[in-house]
Amino acid sequence: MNEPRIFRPDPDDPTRSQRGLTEQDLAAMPTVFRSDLLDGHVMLISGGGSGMGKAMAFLASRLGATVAICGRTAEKLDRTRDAIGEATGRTVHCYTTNIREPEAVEAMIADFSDVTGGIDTLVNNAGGQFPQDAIDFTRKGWNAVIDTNLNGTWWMMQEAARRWRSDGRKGHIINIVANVERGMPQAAHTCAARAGVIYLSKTVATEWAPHDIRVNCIGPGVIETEGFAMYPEEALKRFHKANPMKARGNAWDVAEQVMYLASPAADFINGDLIIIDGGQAQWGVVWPGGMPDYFDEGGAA
Ligand SMILES: CCCCCCC/C=C/C(=O)SCCNC(=O)CCNC(=O)[C@H](O)C(C)(C)COP(=O)(O)OP(=O)(O)OC[C@H]1O[C@@H](n2cnc3c(N)ncnc32)[C@H](O)[C@@H]1OP(=O)(O)O
Ligand SMILES: NC(=O)C1=CN([C@@H]2O[C@H](COP(=O)(O)OP(=O)(O)OC[C@H]3O[C@@H](n4cnc5c(N)ncnc54)[C@H](OP(=O)(O)O)[C@@H]3O)[C@@H](O)[C@H]2O)C=CC1
Repeated sequence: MNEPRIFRPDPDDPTRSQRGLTEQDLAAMPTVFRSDLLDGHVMLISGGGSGMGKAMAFLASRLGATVAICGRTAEKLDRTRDAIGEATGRTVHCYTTNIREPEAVEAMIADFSDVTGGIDTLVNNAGGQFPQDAIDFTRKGWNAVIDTNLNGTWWMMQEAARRWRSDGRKGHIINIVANVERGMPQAAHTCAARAGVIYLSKTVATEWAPHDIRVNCIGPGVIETEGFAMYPEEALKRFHKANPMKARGNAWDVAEQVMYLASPAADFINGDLIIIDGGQAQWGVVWPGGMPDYFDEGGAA
């Protein structure tokens, strides 16, 4: 048990071309959980066709859950479904759904609830942003990030909660956000959206408790996934230095936390934010564009 996890990216090789875990990795990664932990459990994962969402879909399926994944790109979803089917023999449901479209979200949640008898855990993982100085954001760019990360997550939360309320069924929401406590230069749009999700979650965790609905957030630090393709090489060379462990996390680190929250072991956790960042919140910062020139004055750079 004291062996370091495999696939922890090598800090001496921060620019390696492979980003994230392969399907072979996800099929074989060791897990601390017993193989029937989520038998009978129904989980909907947005953004499940790549990165962390894909790792969650693999692990939940390996632990016995019935899983649906959604995203905008059918090919990614189908590929993930096929790979999980091959690895586990389980059927993953795919929805080509843009979470920014509330009617599409409503239809997806109704369909998956009808097909399975009801969702137990909704994981709002879909999202993203692009690095840019806030002063240069276009209106369209700002709206794209807010609409995806804040509005899209909210449509999913509200629709799931409405369905649970009308079915008289308990439910659990896990929102994947980011580590935004100190802000993140070049990511003001996503920081605004993620802070919105965190405080939405804390608020409805109270409002919805009488319906037996719990709401929690996970704030990942730097987690190596396909999503890193968005960032320039120069930024990637620095990412692993943004925490005292000088390491990038991997998608399995987040997937296992999601499974823990979905399990009965976490039944009394509500309204919380769990940070998985190797200590970045204590010491370190992601600054994709590098330290601005004005830090040179006084030798701080
Ligand atoms: C930012 C630093 C944070 C560092 C954190 C480090 C660790 C975190 C890593 C991750 O989060 S990795 C996961 C990343 N994955 C993604 O981001 C993938 C999903 N992302 C997206 O789908 C998009 O980026 C989006 C922002 C959600 C937008 O989706 P949409 O499909 O609507 O956008 P577009 O049509 O492509 O663009 C709309 C609009 O946005 C502006 N814009 C887009 N990209 C850039 C860019 N690279 N630079 C500047 N502006 C950009 C632009 O105004 C676009 O309009 P048009 O110009 O295309 O008309
Ligand atoms: N990797 C990291 O270090 C960190 C990541 N995060 C966040 O964690 C989440 C997962 O990221 P990661 O796995 O790294 O990156 P990925 O880019 O691999 O995953 C993002 C997923 O979201 C889906 N998605 C994006 N927009 C929409 C939309 N409008 N509707 C439906 N699906 C959508 C994408 O699929 P498609 O494009 O096909 O729709 C994709 O599968 C994201 O929210 C990310 O911002 C937070 C902190 C750090």
